[in-house]
Amino acid sequence: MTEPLLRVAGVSRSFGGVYAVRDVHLDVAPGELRGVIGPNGAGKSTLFGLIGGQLASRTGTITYAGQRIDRLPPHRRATLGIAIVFQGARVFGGMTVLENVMVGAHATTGGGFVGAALRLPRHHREEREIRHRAREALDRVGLAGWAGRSAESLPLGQQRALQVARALCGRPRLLLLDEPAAGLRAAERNALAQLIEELKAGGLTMIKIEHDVAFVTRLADRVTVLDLGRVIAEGTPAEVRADPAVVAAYLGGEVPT
Ligand SMILES: Nc1ncnc2c1ncn2[C@@H]1O[C@H](COP(=O)(O)OP(=O)(O)OP(=O)(O)O)[C@@H](O)[C@H]1O
Repeated sequence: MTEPLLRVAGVSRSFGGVYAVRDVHLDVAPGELRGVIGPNGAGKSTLFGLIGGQLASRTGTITYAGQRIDRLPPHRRATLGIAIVFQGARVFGGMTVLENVMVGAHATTGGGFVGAALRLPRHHREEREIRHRAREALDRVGLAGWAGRSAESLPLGQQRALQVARALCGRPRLLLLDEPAAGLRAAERNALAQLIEELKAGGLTMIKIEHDVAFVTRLADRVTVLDLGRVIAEGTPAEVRADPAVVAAYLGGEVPT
């Protein structure tokens, strides 16, 4: 078997004595699109926070590209190539589409505010590079023609694509998507699904949280099911849908399709 790009091994996290994520194991292969599903409060977003570094794990290890990352701060993990599109993330108002994406790249390059304030040559070079990457990312998500528009004026589906572009600006190897299709209309969901398929075809490894089981199982190679912080099932979309534990977790009834 190929080395996983990401290995989560025995990771737990509790809040106020209650486990949000409990002894979770997860191996994601390079180029894989992994779906993560589970009822409300199952621990899905907490798991993303542990992988991205926004939350510290108290037990277990997280290895990415052969390197332990579970003690690294979020920006170091971002520099290594892990990007997250957070649940319900909003575009920055009062900025263009291009500027919104450039903000994403600033997170993964050096320089920063001091360089900007002193107008160092390095800063100018970096700014050019960031602009280049931002345009490239917009092109990848089909928003190249919208670069100069106000980000707020975009329809919700395109705002989501913009958030994906912001994440892509750092040229990640692993992209975490937390319910990217939430609140979108059918046509917008289809456009987003197509974008995700294109990213996958380009070799990007992704983990995607979804409430909508049909949406995630349509795209995912494998699906991990969480319930009350634990992994209760993992397999191909067809396998998890037929799994009695999964059916039971979804209100003891049919797995929503
Ligand atoms: N910062 C926090 N402080 C306290 N409790 C938290 C915190 N974050 C999450 N929790 C709790 O941890 C559990 C898991 O939450 P989490 O948001 O990870 O679930 P989820 O599967 O992403 O849910 P949803 O589908 O509703 O987004 C819940 O019981 C939640 O109340």
